[in-house]
Amino acid sequence: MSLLPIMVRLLRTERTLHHSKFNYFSANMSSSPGKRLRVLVDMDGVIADFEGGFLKKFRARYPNEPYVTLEDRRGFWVSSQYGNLRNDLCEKAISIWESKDFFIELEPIPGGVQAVKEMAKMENTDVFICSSPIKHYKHCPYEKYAWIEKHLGSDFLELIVLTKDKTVVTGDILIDDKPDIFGVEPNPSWEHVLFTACHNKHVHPSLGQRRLQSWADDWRAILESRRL
Ligand SMILES: Cc1cn([C@H]2C[C@H](OP(=O)(O)O)[C@@H](CO)O2)c(=O)[nH]c1=O
Ligand SMILES: [Mg+2]
Repeated sequence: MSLLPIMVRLLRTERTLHHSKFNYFSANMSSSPGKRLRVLVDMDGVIADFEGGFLKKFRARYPNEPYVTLEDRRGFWVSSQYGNLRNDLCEKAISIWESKDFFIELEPIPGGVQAVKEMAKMENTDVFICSSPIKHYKHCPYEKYAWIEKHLGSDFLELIVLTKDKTVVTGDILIDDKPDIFGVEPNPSWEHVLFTACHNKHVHPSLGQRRLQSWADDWRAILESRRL
């Protein structure tokens, strides 16, 4: 068994502790009630229902093919699980999110839009939508912008960060449903709070990793804990 993932997690936990200590002292020294917070909110699987949208369109387009229920979803990549079911289903799965209107037609995840709007209105709080586009760029980036405008309003068009590598974006918190987020920056500034989704609910959190079970969960408490 490789020790590398364990060491990376230990380093991240140490970093989180270091940050909270640092923030505690700087908050005390300035006698301010808390520091300004930058929250990065992921899109698919956090505010837009990628998994539900995928399953609905896969079943409509391939009514005679086997599929994976949301209950049985395991692993972040949908195409991997479909490919394991039967080789050619991997390509069929990919054809769904590469199609026009896939991303724009995703339903909002319950409570997500409301929470993000509320967060953005909080004092001393900056919110950005931080999302990765797929490489097939014909529809996805445009539709991600259109989705944000449709559900969050045009003001939020200023607050979108599209990047394949979220480790290069600075922030205090990244709320994201992908369990492992790596990139060129080995020590991202944010704490990754894992948003629970059908594909990650059986995943054991890495050491010290916090979860947001849904938008009904206490996201305000998580934000405030990073402000100290
Ligand atoms: C292929 C694939 C993409 N996605 C999402 C994640 C990224 O969006 P986001 O970063 O907003 O969660 C986007 C491109 O990979 O599509 C999944 O959630 N599951 C998948 O299987
Ligand atoms: Mg996501």
